[in-house]
Amino acid sequence: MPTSATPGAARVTAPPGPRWPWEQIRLARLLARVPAEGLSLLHRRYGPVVRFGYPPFRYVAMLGPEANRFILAERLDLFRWREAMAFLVPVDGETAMVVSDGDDHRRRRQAVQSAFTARRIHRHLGIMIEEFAAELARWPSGGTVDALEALRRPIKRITVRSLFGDQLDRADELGAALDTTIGYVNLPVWRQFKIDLPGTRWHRAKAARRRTDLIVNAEIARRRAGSGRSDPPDVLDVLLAAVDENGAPALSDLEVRDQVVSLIAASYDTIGSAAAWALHELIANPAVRETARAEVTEVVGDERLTVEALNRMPYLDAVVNETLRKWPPTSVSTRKVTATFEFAGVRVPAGSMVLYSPYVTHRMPELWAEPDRFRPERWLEGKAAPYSFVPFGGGYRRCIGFVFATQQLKVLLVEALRSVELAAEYDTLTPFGIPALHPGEGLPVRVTRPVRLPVAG
Ligand code: HEM
Repeated sequence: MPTSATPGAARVTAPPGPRWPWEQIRLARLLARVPAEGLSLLHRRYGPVVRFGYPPFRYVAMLGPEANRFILAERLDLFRWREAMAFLVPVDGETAMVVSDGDDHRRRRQAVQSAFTARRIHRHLGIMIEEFAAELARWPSGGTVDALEALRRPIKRITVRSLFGDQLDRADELGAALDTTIGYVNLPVWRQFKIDLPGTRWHRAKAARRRTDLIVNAEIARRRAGSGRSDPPDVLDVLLAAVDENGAPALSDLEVRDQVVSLIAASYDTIGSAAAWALHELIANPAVRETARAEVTEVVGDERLTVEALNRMPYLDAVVNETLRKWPPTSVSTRKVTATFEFAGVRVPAGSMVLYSPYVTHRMPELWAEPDRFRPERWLEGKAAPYSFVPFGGGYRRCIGFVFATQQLKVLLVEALRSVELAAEYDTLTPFGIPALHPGEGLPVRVTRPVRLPVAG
């Protein structure tokens, strides 16, 4: 008996969607280039539930705030992550939280959550300031940089140092190994051939994951032996110290390793993409840029940034929110359906692969006035309607790294606004990519005027 989300619905149908092969081919092309735009098109044409594709790439998209609420909060019992996120296993490992369900997921999430409280994240502020300020100081005055590419370096180092300890040589080594594996899972699924021969991407990805494991395992052994603890404690310290209700270690060493690696992997591309979109919008909207700069000048001026100062910048918060609204890096995510259900008068069969989309929701004109306009002021005028702003998902499985991510974005913007002036070296940007939506050709910018040098340590 299917469970129903629309009691008393008059007629239950199969999900609508493009029927003819040529429609599917045109759609597949668009989805391959700009998946989020493809889904927006489907939403406009077919409504909140749409079926598209051919097996094994057949999906049901559930779009809009009601669908988000259903998937993220109301009916967690109908969906599994493991099968939907299996493509992440080569990077994240078999026991990573993001590929777990049920009791295993609950136990792993509980252990990791204690490392990601706002209080603990605030203690990594010094690392964030140091890395971003150093990177911006490196940008040549009068020269051109690809900001998307350039910002990957400090973000990677901040993430590895905060999560894994302040060992810079290891941070770079770990970062390089992870890049190779992440590069593999970022390929479109239909290009992820698992041919294990020397020279293939899969072979290189597996070798890189083994290198990552060696580095992390060695560090776990060192910490277990009582040396190498960080001050403040990094995420690895917290995970190793986590205990269950009987006082036994909450996670095995293998689970600790998979959580650390998967958390690092979850950070890179998402924060990097959001950072690039934020800089793009500041370049494209001089009035926004100057309002943000005025707030930074008033609250911190030339002083070293503090958490207290960050908390007194509502306009900067609005810029970050507006960036994540217009350009949610996780533009789309998936679930596997465990039991047939009905939603909005449509029957979705067990076994389907369902998609929900922050991007489509964030661009709905009925939820957001002038959705394509970048207007941080909307965040100062009122709150978003429930489940209409979901850049970090929602409900019990909301992104665990959202404070870590937003704090990094704010630190970057403060340091950028007070140390450099940027101009676009591009005409238009094409949003591209899954898992992280980023400017497809990078973000080439001219560094036109150093406002002043960043504040030292
Ligand atoms: C701007 C940056 C980020 C964005 C936009 C983002 C977005 C998301 C979204 C949308 C989800 C839910 C996916 C779903 O419902 O299918 C998620 C989950 C998750 N994110 Fe993030 N994320 C970001 C940064 C981070 C960072 C920095 C970390 C870790 C350090 C992280 C770790 C995770 C984990 C572990 C989950 C799975 C949670 C669970 O399974 O319970 N994310 N993220």
